[in-house]
Amino acid sequence: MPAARPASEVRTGPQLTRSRSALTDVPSVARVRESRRPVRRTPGRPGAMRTHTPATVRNLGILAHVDAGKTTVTERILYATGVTHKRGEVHDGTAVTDFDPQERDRGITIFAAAVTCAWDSHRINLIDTPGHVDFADEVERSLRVLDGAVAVFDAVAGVEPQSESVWRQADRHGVPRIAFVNKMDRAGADLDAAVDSIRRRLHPAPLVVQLPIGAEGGFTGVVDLVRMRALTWADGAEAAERGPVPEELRAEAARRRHLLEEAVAERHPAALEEYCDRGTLGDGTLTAALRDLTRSGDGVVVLCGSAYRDRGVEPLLDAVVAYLPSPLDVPPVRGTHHGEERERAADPDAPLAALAFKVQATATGRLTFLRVYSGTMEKGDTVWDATTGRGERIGRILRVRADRHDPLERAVAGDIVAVVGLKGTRPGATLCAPDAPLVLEPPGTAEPVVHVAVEARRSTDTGRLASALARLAEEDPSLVVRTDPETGQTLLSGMGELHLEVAAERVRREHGVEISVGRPGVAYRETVGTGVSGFGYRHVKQDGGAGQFAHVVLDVAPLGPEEPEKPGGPGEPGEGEGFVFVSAVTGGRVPQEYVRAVEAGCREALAEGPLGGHPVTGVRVTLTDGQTHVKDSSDTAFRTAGRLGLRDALRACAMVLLEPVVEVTVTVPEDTVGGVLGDLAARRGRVTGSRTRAGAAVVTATVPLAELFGYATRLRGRTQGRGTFTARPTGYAPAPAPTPTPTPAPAVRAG
Ligand SMILES: Nc1nc2c(ncn2[C@@H]2O[C@H](COP(=O)(O)OP(=O)(O)OP(=O)(O)O)[C@@H](O)[C@H]2O)c(=O)[nH]1
Repeated sequence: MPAARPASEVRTGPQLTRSRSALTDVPSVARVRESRRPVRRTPGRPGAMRTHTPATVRNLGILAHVDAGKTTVTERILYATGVTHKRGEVHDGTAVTDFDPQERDRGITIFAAAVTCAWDSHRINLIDTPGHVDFADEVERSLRVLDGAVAVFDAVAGVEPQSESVWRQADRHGVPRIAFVNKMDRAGADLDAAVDSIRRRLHPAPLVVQLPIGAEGGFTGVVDLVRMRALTWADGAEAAERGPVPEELRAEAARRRHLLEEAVAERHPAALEEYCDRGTLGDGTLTAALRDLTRSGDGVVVLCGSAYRDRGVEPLLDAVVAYLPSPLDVPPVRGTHHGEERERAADPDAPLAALAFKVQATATGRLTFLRVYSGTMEKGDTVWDATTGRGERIGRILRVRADRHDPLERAVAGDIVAVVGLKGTRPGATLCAPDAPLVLEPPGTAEPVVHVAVEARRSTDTGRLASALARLAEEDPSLVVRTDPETGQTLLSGMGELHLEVAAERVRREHGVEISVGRPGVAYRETVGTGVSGFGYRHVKQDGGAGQFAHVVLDVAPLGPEEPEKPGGPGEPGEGEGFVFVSAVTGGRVPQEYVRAVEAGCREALAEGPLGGHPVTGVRVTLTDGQTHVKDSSDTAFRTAGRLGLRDALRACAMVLLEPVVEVTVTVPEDTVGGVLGDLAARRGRVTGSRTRAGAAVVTATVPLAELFGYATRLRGRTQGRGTFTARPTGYAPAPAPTPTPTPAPAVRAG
């Protein structure tokens, strides 16, 4: 579960900045339609795909709430593009992108899978991301390397909490999106209601380009409002049947086309001009305007279909090619070298710059997934890992195509490939040309919020357990392994209960180590309730050699909710954790370099609060006075005074323990809602809303994360397996007294 982000970071769609218009390099919808057929069901052969320039590449992510149908959409895309020859299903464990045994057992996506396919002479590098909130970090890393995304929604549920979270994540990364309202075959499916929820909760300008033909079980196709023709799919048909708009839908289709033209003209100057001149928009203008609005984030094209019944996937692929940007349409990537900013455009002839976004141990070896931003990388090249400061050799370059990999001689700017042979490159690292180094901004990593103690069941396995955990943490930066200083236990921390369960299971299955896992505990924090003023601390050391002298006077206060925090330098404790440091010292009583040393010392003190050694957040420290010694004062002395001074000042403050809190959305049959509400109350949950949807009760509540352990099992029991819930982090809130013990319980559950 990622730490809550400041509201100021959340940007809405219209403010996307990455896109820039490229009216010339994307084929018209007409051309797309005429030429797309040859790739359908074409048997994939190594090297069969033609050489692509960056303009014909789409780096695409599939994003959604858990169970909206991302994996099924991905499977149908792979089938439609001829990568697979059989429709994989999530429920029978045959989905290609859910290749991990645990994904197949659990029926969910855990690891972002990258696969490549071709559509209408374009290469689509596709990433199916996990929908469960525990794997939001995996989504974050994927979003960092994507140029566009398809957001999948359930036509019955509309926008769900996790769809909102991933939408905001995509906003932060400036990733243009199109929306696919899936499951149109389900009872209660309602495109208009789903679009309305997109408008209310995600984006003010959903641009609906299709009209469904038939509803629920009778959903058989769509009217394409751009070309004004019908696409229908007969049961088991390999491809869409095209034809004129059915008579009974003509008036409605014309009305909706008119609404679409109006909405587009309102937002696109060239379209507005044509609309004013002619009172209507030509298909070409409409397509070009939809592409511009998608790329600028000013509109979201909405399509619909039923992935499960293989209806609506080809127009979705057409829309990906027509509207989403190529690597050339996004701004150059930025990096730094020795503090100096550098930019790299998607030019195959520029120096190499690539970002590793995923590391995966496979039977083929350690695969490192790379997004190549600029330059060309050849098999056998030696490249520079600017993050570790080491050279790495590119052993093999692979194009990942479903469950097999095609060898490549080279990868060029704009591409996503996997590489074998990199020894120390971790997710987030930059690989670049040795003579043109730069470090690209790595994807953000959230703070782990849940931990468990793990222990090898056989003492002879202790070493193997340590190396297995180290391997897992290397692949997944949101897993952290450390030793509890008090108990000596090995603690594994992650984003949630499911995240840790999956990690423990991988230790057992992939590394063959039997382990015991303790009860989960949450990561607490501490904050200042009531502060102190004029707290003095004198650091004096005189032991023979040069002495140390520093005197500081500190005011410590809670940080107001509106105060902008001042993030620390990389790797410093307290970074981004709600800490403001101000110097109010006058008359040069403490020179500027010592003030900086005091601030650095204070940051160190934030690592362990007085209540239980938890990180301290939400603190404002003011250095009000101080004293130096002509000979014995130094940076070191003032840093120590800052650290020990704030440590003692915090002990004098009234501190508050904080615990992570999540918002849960529980969907249950209406006859079980009473018991579910009672159970939420017993878990210190605060109900914030309840409604009914298609015969089910949907309850939202904020609940302390510590109370949610085991909730999935309890909910299943209470609702005879019919209840589901999702959770999303909302930040930290005061934990009740008495203070919970932060140290996890000893290992009790056998593995
Ligand atoms: N009726 C219907 N069911 C669908 C459709 N698409 C997917 N499903 C079913 O919905 C369930 C969830 O689908 P997935 O593709 O696993 O959804 P997901 O979003 O990838 O879920 P996670 O991987 O767990 O995040 C599966 O049982 C699918 O068979 C659809 O168009 N219609």
